[in-house]
Formats: sequence, structure tokens, C-alpha cells
Amino acid sequence: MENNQNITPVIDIHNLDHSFGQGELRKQVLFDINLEINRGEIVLMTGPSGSGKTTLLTLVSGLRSPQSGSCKILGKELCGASSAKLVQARRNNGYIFQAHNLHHSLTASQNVQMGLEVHGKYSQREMRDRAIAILEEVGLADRVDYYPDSLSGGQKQRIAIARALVAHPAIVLADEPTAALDSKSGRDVVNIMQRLAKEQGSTILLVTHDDRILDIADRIVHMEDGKLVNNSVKQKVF
Ligand SMILES: Nc1ncnc2c1ncn2[C@@H]1O[C@H](COP(=O)(O)OP(=O)(O)OP(=O)(O)O)[C@@H](O)[C@H]1O
Repeated sequence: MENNQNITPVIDIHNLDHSFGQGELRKQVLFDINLEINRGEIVLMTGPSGSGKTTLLTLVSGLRSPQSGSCKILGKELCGASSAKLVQARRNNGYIFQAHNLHHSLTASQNVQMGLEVHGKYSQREMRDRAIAILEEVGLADRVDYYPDSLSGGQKQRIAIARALVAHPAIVLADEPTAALDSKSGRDVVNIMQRLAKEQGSTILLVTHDDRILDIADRIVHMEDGKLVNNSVKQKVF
């Protein structure tokens, strides 16, 4: 199984279509998507508003059920999968969103611990230790017991990264993680995300409108009117 995962793409999508609505209101928003992403790759997805980027991300994550075509994640087909299988698939992912989605009534370390609680296999002590260790890695050693409202946007997004990566997920899905940040904070959070994901061997699929972070990509794909129009290896710009 382990060897198999090293050679087959972690994300393996073929002829994927997706529509919203029924009958006359039915509207197709994804058309014949083909995308293979290997272990450890960082792929950025760009494209205009409404082109279908978030929809594709939700299908890959198991948050939405793929309807037609093939969407294999870590070798498991999500197209036609039961709700229980989709829930299981979600456990392989770490999520980072534009608005960090932290719980205001929980401290930084308690928020990060939530990334471990869903797995149900760690003791309280172990969760706290792991949360503190990863908060140190994202430069927040001195903010472990702070509440999100007393922290800056960049600091909150670093907590969200720590929460997404604390359980060493195989796949990290990020939807415009730098949109709410100034240039320096945006740069810092993607650098941290890139470093941690490379250390852990995670695969990253990141949706962005932010031209300033494109250089972290191993590859950039572009969505246009529900179709992936550019799916090639990126020339790194230095
Ligand atoms: N739950 C839904 N029900 C119906 N239509 C939807 C739903 N979610 C998205 N859509 C439609 O699907 C299309 C693609 O939306 P999506 O959010 O995937 O685009 P996007 O590229 O992520 O846009 P943005 O960059 O603005 O976030 C849009 O036309 C949108 O209106």
C-alpha cells in the first residue's frame, strides 16, 4: 500500500464533470477535468472568479460528492462513494481557508488541538505537546495561550496552518489562504506552509488570486469557465 501510494498520483482526476441544481435549473460548472498530482507536489490553481476552483477543491476534499467521471484520492474512488467513505477521506486532508475559521473562544493551542481531536487517537497531553511543538514551528511559541482576537491576521493564519498540518495530512487543501493578508504576512504564511509540507511529504493544492506567491508552486494550473486550460510544469521565476 505504502509503495503503491508513492508511484500512483495522490490526486488522480479523470473526465470529471460537475453540475449544480436539478432539471431546468441544472448548471454545469466543471467540464472534463483531468488532473494528476503526485506526492509532495505543490500545485497552485488560478483563474477568474466563478470559474470553478472552489468547486473542484470541495470535490477533491470529499466535502462534496463527485457525480461523474473519476476522482481518486490516495487510490480511493470518491465518485459514487458513500457518505461514510467521504467522511473517512476528509480525515486525510488539512484545510486552510481565506478566513482562517478559528474558534474565537479557544486559545491558539486549543484550536490546533482540534486538528488532532478528529482522529481520536491522541491523549490530551499528547495533543497539547504536539500543538505547542507546531506552534513553535510557525513562530508562535510565545502566543500558545492567546485567543485569536488578540492576534494579527498573519498570526491567525499561521495558527490555521498549524491546525491543518499538525496531524501530518497527506493532502493540504488551501482556498485563497493569503487573500486577507498584507504582502509580507502572505509571503510568510506560504513560506511556512511550503516548508512544513515539504518536511512532512504532504501534497498541496492551493487556490489563489495572489500573483505574489506563484513562485512556491511546482506547477500552476489555470481554471477558465469550468475547464483546466493550462496544466503544465511551471518555469520557476527567481
Ligand atoms: N452550492 C452551489 N449551488 C449552485 N451553484 C453554485 C454553488 N457553488 C458554486 N456555484 C456556482 O458554480 C460556479 C463556480 O463557483 P466556484 O465557487 O467554484 O468558483 P471559484 O472559481 O472558486 O470562484 P471565486 O474565485 O470567486 O471563489 C459559479 O458559477 C457559482 O455560481
